[in-house]
Order: sequence, then structure tokens, then C-alpha cells
Amino acid sequence: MAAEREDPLPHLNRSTKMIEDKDRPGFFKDYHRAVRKALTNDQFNEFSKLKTNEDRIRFCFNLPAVHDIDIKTFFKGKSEKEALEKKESGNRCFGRKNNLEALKYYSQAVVKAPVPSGKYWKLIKESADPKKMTMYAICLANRSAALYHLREYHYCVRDIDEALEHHYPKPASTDVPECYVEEKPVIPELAGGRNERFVSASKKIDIHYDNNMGRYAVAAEDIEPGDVLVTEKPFAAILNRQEYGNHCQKCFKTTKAPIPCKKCSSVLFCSVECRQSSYFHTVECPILDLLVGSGMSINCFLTLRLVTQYPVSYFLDMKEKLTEGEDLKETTNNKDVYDPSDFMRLYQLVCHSQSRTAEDLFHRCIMIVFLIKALKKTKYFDSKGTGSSDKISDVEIFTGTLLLRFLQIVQFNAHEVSEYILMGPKTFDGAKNESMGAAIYPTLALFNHSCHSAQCRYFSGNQVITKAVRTISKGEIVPENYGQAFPTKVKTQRKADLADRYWFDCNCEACQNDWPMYKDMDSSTQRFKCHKCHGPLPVNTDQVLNPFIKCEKCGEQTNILSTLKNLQNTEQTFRGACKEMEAYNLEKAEALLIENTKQLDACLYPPYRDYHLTQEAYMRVCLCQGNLRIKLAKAEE
Ligand SMILES: C[S@@+](CC[C@H](N)C(=O)[O-])C[C@H]1O[C@@H](n2cnc3c(N)ncnc32)[C@H](O)[C@@H]1O
Repeated sequence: MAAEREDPLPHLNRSTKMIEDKDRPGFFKDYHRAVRKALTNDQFNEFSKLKTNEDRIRFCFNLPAVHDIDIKTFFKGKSEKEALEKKESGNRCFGRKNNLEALKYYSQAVVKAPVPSGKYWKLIKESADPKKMTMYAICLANRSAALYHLREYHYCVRDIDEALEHHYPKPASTDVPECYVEEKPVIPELAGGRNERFVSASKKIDIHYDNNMGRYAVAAEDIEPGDVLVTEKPFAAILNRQEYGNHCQKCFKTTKAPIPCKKCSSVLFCSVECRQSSYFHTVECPILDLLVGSGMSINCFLTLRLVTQYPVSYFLDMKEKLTEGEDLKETTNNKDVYDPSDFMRLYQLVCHSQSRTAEDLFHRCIMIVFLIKALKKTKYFDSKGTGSSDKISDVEIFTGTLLLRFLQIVQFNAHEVSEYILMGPKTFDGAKNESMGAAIYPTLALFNHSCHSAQCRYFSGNQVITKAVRTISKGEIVPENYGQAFPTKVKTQRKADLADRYWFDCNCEACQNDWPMYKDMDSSTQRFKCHKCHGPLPVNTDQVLNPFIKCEKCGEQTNILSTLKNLQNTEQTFRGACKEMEAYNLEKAEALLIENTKQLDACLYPPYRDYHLTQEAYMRVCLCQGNLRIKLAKAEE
């Protein structure tokens, strides 16, 4: 018996993290290993020499081992029986006037009830016989009654409409009180107005380019703390699997009375409109549980969504324009409007294709082969596919080529979408920011990273909003933070994580000057600002005898007594802000924290504790202005 070849995959950690979900492993891992193991050295060398994504996909699809997998549609369907059981549980709660519990069961019944469609549906509509009311309509009608008693009139009316639409007999009079308008996070105005070119950004932002850093944002005017810098809808967004039952698949809003997919019982929508405009789900529906079972990462889901949200004809119409190279300079050379819904903007996000190893590309290609095989089981390719699982048409190859590029783009440009969880109404105690999905924002993706945060992000549904958390002077870089902040992580670890995930060596001011972490900040040594040139004046405030400090840069003396007095005021302002936060007066807290940051920015250079406490508090206040969920203690539920 020939000795088994050595496992060729021990060094795949980084790539694996991006492609496979480390918390929920699935069958893809074994599939990839098996295909890789079956590859001879000569075949791998041949793959390494391929120059285009198209050739790579074609090569991988022709490997016999990739077809040693049986791809079947696999999703959670409807069940009249389960719907009936849930509805009856709901009825019992409703009878006991426990409307909240009834709502929960009725919602489960609505999701499980088959939604009539096609020929059967037409027959019911024509016969208009109340005895043939569908289970779906009955469950909706029952839920509307619970919603009515919960004074959720907006949802109540909506359920009645949907029940009527699905053959519930019209009542003699719809005795429904005035509509209740749901409170939604407000999208604030951009600071200084909308940028004429980068339409999702404020006028205070410009985008520059250089060979080392690619594109990055710069302050076109002075930016103040609290300025709204970006408000942007995603080009594509994907919910975490665990959130399918809590949020709308399309817009990520939470809903008390979800509208289900007409075919499966896995996903929910907040409204009939969101369901109708989710073309992607009509494609993904039959393979959703298959994809989940594969253990692919959220990045791979997002990659697939970039394709499934449009019919294949949308991409074919642009085929001529889609060259494989990367042209980052184009964004600054070309002065056309940067519209984040323009596919070409998405297509030109950074993917570092030239720096990839053959192993990385091979791993990605096998994921794409799997995705194409899964898409072949849906209506996506229709007559443009081969209809056979081990043959591939030109349109399928083209789609695979796009997917391979998207998988690389997603690695560097996706943002986590989050919601802020309060552990009780109007209290910050124990509050935490939790991930609910991922999205691509083509304008925000142009911002480079600094470990010293300059803006905070929060979300309304899946729309992102960013606000400045410190003063940024005209001409300075306006950075984003890629999840590596200096107050909470040591430099070596931050740099290693950024290099691993985003492929650059961070040289921000916090890294260059090795700023201490929050726990190590020494409050006695401060860097004051020279009143003339603003250069730093390092002072040990415990030992200062003479308040006149000479600037090493310009030679001017600065009297730091007035600064020390201002700093005392900022302590008071901060305490005031904390009191407003305790009382959950968000507007007042925000105003005080902005005021405090401005004062501190005028006096001292970071890093120091008060500054970061102020920024931290301000970020928490901002998070409350976006997606917010209140978790009640079990006894209160
Ligand atoms: C989300 S993109 C940012 C925009 C990107 N510069 C571009 O031109 O599209 C992330 C990529 O930008 C680059 N980048 C981000 N922050 C950087 C920094 N501080 N220094 C150098 N390069 C950075 C890295 O190449 C990283 O993979």
C-alpha cells in the first residue's frame, strides 16, 4: 500500500479564519481538505501559475475530487400541523389574557403556516368560501387580536391587511384605532451638508490616494467632535444565522410581528414590502440550511449575497467593463460622483489579489466551486446553466469569477453590523454592543485604520452612521478603527492582528509612539499644548514648580495655570455627563461629552485617561441612538 501523502494543510490558519466559521464547523472543511489532498504537486504548481480568476475557477471545477460531494437543496419548510399546535398554544394564552405569550406563539404559527401560492391559491381566491380560509390567514388574524390588546396598532393593522390578502373574510367594520407609529432610529444630517462627490459622506471629508496607503479619508475642513461624517446604506448585508428569528432579513430591523418567507420557515421580514424586495431570498431559500451546514463564514455568506441580490443578467450586462485588475487611483483621478449603489464602486474596492499565495487562492476557489454547485440547485442560472452538477457553463464560470473577486473584497472591506443591548429599560448598566451581521459600505470602506479612534459607528437597521469622537484639523487623516484600539490592546498584538487580517503594517501615532494601554496610563505626566505653535509640552503635574513651560519647538513660554483650571472644569463637565447618562438623558449627555472633548482637545495631547473615558462614554451614548434592544431579566419577561 502506498504511504499516504503528508497532510498539505497545516499552515492554513489565516485563510481558514476568513472562509470557515470557527464557532460552527461544517462539512466544507472536510470537503476542502479532501480536494486539496487529492491534488498532486504538479497539479498544484500548475494552479499556482494561473494568472486570472477565470482560469482558476475553470481549473478547480475540472478537478474530479470537487465532484465527490452530493449537493442537495435543504431548507426548513412549512408545516400546517406545527402551525396548528402553535396557534392553539397561542389561543390558550390569549384566553388567559397573556397577550405577550400569545403573540410569541402566534408568530411561530404564522412562520410555520403554509402560504398558499400558485394554482391552489387561485382556486381559494375564486371560491371565496370562509371555510377554506387558510391556516396562514387565521394565524395572522389571531395575532392581530393579540397585537390589538398590546396596543401595537401599527402591526395589528398590517396583519389584518395581510390576512385579508390571504383570504380572511372582510369583517363588517374594521374598528381599529389610529395608527401607532413605531419609533425608529433617526438618520442625522451630515456635518456641513452632503459631499457633492462622495454622496454618503459629509462635505468635511475628502478622499486621497498614495501608493503606500491606497485611498484614505482626509479632513477637507476642521472636524469637530459630534460631527456626522458618514451615513450610508449597505451595498449588500447579511444577518448572522442566530439573528434570523429576531430581525428582518432585508433591513435588519427588529419586529414584534414578523412576516415569514412564503416557502421556508427559517427567515423573517419586518414587512410585506421587505419580503417582496428580497430577490436574494427567492434564490437562497432552497439552499439556506445547506449553506449553514457547510460551516462557511459570514464573509462567504456576504460574498454570495453580493451575487444573489441581482439576477445574473444584471452582471452579464456589465461583463465588458469588468476587467480583473485593481485600479485604486481611479477613485481620486476620476471626478465622477461616487455613488455607493454603483456596482463599479463595489467592484473596485481593494482585494490585494497580487499579494495572495496560491494556497489562499486555492482555498477560496474551492469555496467558490461549492457556492456555484449550490447555486446550480436554485433558479439562479435558469437556462444559462448546464443543468448538470459536474459541468459548468460560461455564465456559471463568469459568476464564479465574480464570486472569487468578491470573496477577496469582503475580507478587507466588510463591516460588522451591530445593535446595542440594554439589560433593562433606560440603563447603561451591563449594556453591550453585539454583532448582528455584516455589510459592505462602499464609501466607509475607503477609510484607512488608526488604533486611535476618530469616529464611532452605529447602525439604524443595516444603515451605518459615523460621528467624529475627537477634533480633526483640516488636512489630517480621518481614520476608522478596524477593531484594534490602543487603550485595550498592546501594540505588538494590534499590529500582528492588523497584518494578519488586513495585510498592512500599522504606523498610526499610537503605534509609532507606543502609547500605553488605558490601564498603564500615567495621569501625572501630561502633554500640554503650546499656546503658539500647538507643539507638545510634556509636564509632570505632580512636580511642576514654575507654571511657565518653554516649548522645545518654537521657544515660546506657555502659562499652564489657565489650562489646569480648564481641566478642573472638564472634570465637572464629565461628572455632569455621567449623571445625565444615569438618568438616560441622552441629548444632554451628548452635548456635555462633546463640549468636554472639545475642551480637552484644546488643552492636551492624548493619551490620558480622562480623554479616553470621555470618548468611551460618548461612543456609548451614540450607540443608544441606533439599533437598540432591551433584554429584560427572565422574571420580567
Ligand atoms: C477598507 S480598505 C481601506 C481603503 C483602502 N486603502 C483602499 O484604497 O481601498 C483596507 C485596506 O486599506 C489599507 N490600509 C488601511 N489602513 C491602513 C493604514 N493605516 N496604513 C496603511 N494601509 C492601510 C490596507 O491595504 C487594507 O487592507
